[in-house]
Amino acid sequence: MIGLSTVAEVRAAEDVLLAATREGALMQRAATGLATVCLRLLGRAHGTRATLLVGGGNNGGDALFAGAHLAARGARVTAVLLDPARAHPAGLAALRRAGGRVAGPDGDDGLDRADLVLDGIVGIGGRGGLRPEAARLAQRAATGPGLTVAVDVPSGVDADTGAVGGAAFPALHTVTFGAVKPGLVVGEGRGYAGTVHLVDIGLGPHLAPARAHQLTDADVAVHLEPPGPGDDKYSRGVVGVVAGSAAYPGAGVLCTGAALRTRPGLVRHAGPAGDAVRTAWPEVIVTDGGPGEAGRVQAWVVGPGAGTDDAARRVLAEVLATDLPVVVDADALTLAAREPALVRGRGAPTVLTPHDREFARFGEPPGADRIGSARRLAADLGAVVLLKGDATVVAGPDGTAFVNATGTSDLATAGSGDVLSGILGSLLATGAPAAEAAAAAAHLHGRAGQVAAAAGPIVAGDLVRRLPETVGRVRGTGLPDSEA
Ligand SMILES: NC(=O)C1=CN([C@@H]2O[C@H](COP(=O)(O)OP(=O)(O)OC[C@H]3O[C@@H](n4cnc5c(N)ncnc54)[C@H](OP(=O)(O)O)[C@@H]3O)[C@@H](O)[C@H]2O)[C@@H](O)CC1
Ligand SMILES: [K+]
Repeated sequence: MIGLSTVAEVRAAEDVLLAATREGALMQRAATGLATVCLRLLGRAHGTRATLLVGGGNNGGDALFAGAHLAARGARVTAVLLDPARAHPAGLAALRRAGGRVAGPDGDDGLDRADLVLDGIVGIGGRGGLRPEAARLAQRAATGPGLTVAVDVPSGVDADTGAVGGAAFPALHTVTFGAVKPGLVVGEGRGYAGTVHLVDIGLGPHLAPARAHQLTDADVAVHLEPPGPGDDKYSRGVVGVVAGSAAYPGAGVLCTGAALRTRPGLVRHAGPAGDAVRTAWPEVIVTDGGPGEAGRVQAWVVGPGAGTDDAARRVLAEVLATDLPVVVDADALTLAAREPALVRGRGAPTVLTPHDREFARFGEPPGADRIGSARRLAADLGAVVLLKGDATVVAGPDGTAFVNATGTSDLATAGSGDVLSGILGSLLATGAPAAEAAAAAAHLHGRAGQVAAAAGPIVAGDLVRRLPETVGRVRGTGLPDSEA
């Protein structure tokens, strides 16, 4: 698992470490790591041109020292000082010693022909969107030829939430120090951070345990172990699905198919889409009656394509009245938002899987702080909330949170959510903790999207078809994790 640490957590750990190390040592570690990543990205230093955008804090200091490393290896480095009187003095001296130059107020900043632009405008000390002069330089960097690399955090991005209050630096890569900050991987910030590279500066032992995480393939593989010799079709958890209707039978087919393909054992289906499910998946045990007639299960999925009429409401209430884990998806979310008491009083885990509009039905839209919003709704309802998005967020009622790392825009296709809820039901039926099962389901769903999209445009059925191969990859060598 990759821990996501807030600014307060990073600052607290830094205070301890700063007191135990010689002055400037941490910045040297950060700048050396930064220069190393830049050299790897550029392929060489000699003959390249780099422009440093330097603010008046330590983030600018990092950029200046890294620029000095590059200049010492033959790069032509130009520093643009946004606050000349406060530019890091030792960093500035190091850059000058190594042959770097400083552009005056109206001088040539080199942005029009740079190979590399380092954003050291502001790091974790930033507040709000970029100020006008910084915004203008960030805009020029975005349209110029240079590879854009953010130092610690893309300037203008809130490191804790990913919120972008105005202009921000659009980085293709972000080199971050000590710990990955949530704002680099969630919300709008994810789009500004690009590929995240973590540089170890020795903060780890001093960091408080993170309250938000990203899962890796290895974390998810734990939930996807193949059956052992002692297993039978019941022993690893049976999932029940109430999805689809006469009008939308496909939701039932996709949801049961995804449950079956994730962890084959036994899947039961109840409700009016039975004929379509029987035809598509002869392996599924189907009843045309209600959930009570389906037989024993260890977890329910309810809602996809199920409608919001009285009958659908009765089915939802029946399933939520059990002492089993329940995934509440799609139409069932609309019903649950009307009657949150159905969810609030439960003893067993409930997982709600809203997209933004469904989330808003429970009160307010998620806004720019997606982790915070998901946590608030989870605590309010006593349920796990899986908030779908570019980077899906999962929050538990106790504040545990996960940000998915495998999302791809190829998943924005009809029926994709039905596949996710089927995967999730299958993992919940094993008895896995609900928040982690939800995060694992989002991870696997994203990987299935990546696997399927490698062959071209995808529809939701492709996700189901490619699930066995995806599970194999996640268990085995897998696709590369993010560099974080
Ligand atoms: N501590 C450590 O151990 C280590 C820290 N390290 C590094 O230090 C960084 C934190 O440094 P920091 O605390 O000096 O703050 P920093 O991010 O440079 O920002 C302050 C400056 O930004 C300005 N500014 C603010 N908002 C702005 C805006 N919207 N638009 C434009 N400007 C804005 C603000 O101006 P002011 O508000 O004061 O006028 C001030 O000049 C951290 O991210 C990491 O890179 C590494 O070396 C590893 C060791
Ligand atoms: K920055």
